[in-house]
Amino acid sequence: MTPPTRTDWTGRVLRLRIEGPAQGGEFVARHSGRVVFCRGGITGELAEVVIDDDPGRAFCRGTVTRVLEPSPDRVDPVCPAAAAGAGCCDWSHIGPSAARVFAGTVLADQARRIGRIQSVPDRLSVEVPGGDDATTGWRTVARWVTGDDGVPGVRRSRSREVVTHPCVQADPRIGEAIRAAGVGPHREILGVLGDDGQVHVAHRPVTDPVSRGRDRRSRRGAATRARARASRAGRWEHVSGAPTVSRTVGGRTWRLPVDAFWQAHRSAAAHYSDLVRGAVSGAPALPGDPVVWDLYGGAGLFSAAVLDVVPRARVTVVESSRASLEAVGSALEIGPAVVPVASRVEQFLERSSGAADRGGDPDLVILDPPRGGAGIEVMTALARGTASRIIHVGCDPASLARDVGVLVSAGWTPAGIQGVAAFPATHHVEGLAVLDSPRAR
Ligand SMILES: C[S@@+](CC[C@H](N)C(=O)[O-])C[C@H]1O[C@@H](n2cnc3c(N)ncnc32)[C@H](O)[C@@H]1O
Repeated sequence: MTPPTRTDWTGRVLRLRIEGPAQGGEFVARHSGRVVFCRGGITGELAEVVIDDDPGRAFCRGTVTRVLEPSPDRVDPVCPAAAAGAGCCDWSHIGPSAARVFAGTVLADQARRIGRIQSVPDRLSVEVPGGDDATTGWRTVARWVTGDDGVPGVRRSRSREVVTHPCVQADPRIGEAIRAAGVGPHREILGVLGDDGQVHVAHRPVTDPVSRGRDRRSRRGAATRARARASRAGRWEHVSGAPTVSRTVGGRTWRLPVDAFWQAHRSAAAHYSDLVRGAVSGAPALPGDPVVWDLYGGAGLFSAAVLDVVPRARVTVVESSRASLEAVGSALEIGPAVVPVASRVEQFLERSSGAADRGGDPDLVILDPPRGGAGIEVMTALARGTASRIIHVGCDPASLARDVGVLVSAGWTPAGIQGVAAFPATHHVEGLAVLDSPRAR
């Protein structure tokens, strides 16, 4: 018997009417009963799309190469690196207010379909952090690379090739300092701007070699590959700026190693702290001395926000990076009120069943996991053990929705969900979801 031929539209140019935004930044279109995920389109446009990735299933992927009927929301791309094919500013062609509407639509769609929150409107509100609506120069943490020629730049979309056109996300002082550092070929470079105006540059060998070829490996394996790379990576060689980076929020100053996590947008840390303070104040039936877990807590940014609202709280900061955890004590007094725990959250929860050592199960949990979210097992444990409120900060609408869905299925009540435009000119959006325990009713 002849095997059925696989559909493969690769290389075909289709004329398509672009529909709504999809999770991941592409826009949906349809052709001959198949979905085409289009990069570089905007809702309502008629465009020519070249198909460049066809797995042969009910969908394929393409890139807009010519716009026949442009959207009024289309703008000249602000980013030369994006125009040259870099993967970062993938919504650089969309006006900022329209981009926030699209991000809010994706957030709402994921919250409804995956998060099982039926009450969400068609689009959730996405606010600019701290009223700071700059589309360029907002990034205070930049990771660049060099190729054979030693010229620093950012990676091409879905490739390990280097684009050396200027990246407009980073504060220009970071680019200047990186170029001045002249780190040589095949380096991974970290440029960080502290709140005191000092720029810190560190570098190490690239562990994922830069090549001319397209990288067609699946996104699903990206987190695993990133972890493997991190474990292979050498130590950062610090070449400019003081050894620690200064960050100030709400009157407290943190001193962090250059590779410790901090929110990349210059106004994000303060803005999220405000949101967390608001969510802590509204937590139902919260005792005056609550047990609080700040999971994936970094250097304790949100622990500080909790203590501002509930000074007698007993906070445990759980964080896997020792570099971040060591910085907790630079801003908060370590003692009975603040206990840093160096652990992966999964292992902390295994050890903490009952949690007698930390005053019992938590009243309040704040979690801010990396892009992949906390996962079903972590969320199931938190749903079971948390008495009052869970505040989930997540930078991927789908994984945030999956995590929230675990709580909703366990009878938790959504008290609010909103977005923050913390990654301008990209499809990325930070979401903050607040849910209340059935035990607190
Ligand atoms: C998005 S950051 C949030 C940090 C902090 N909440 C802040 O705003 O500064 C996520 C943090 O989780 C840490 N992390 C990643 N996976 C982890 C895990 N499985 N367990 C504990 N911490 C983890 C990372 O090192 C990183 O500091």
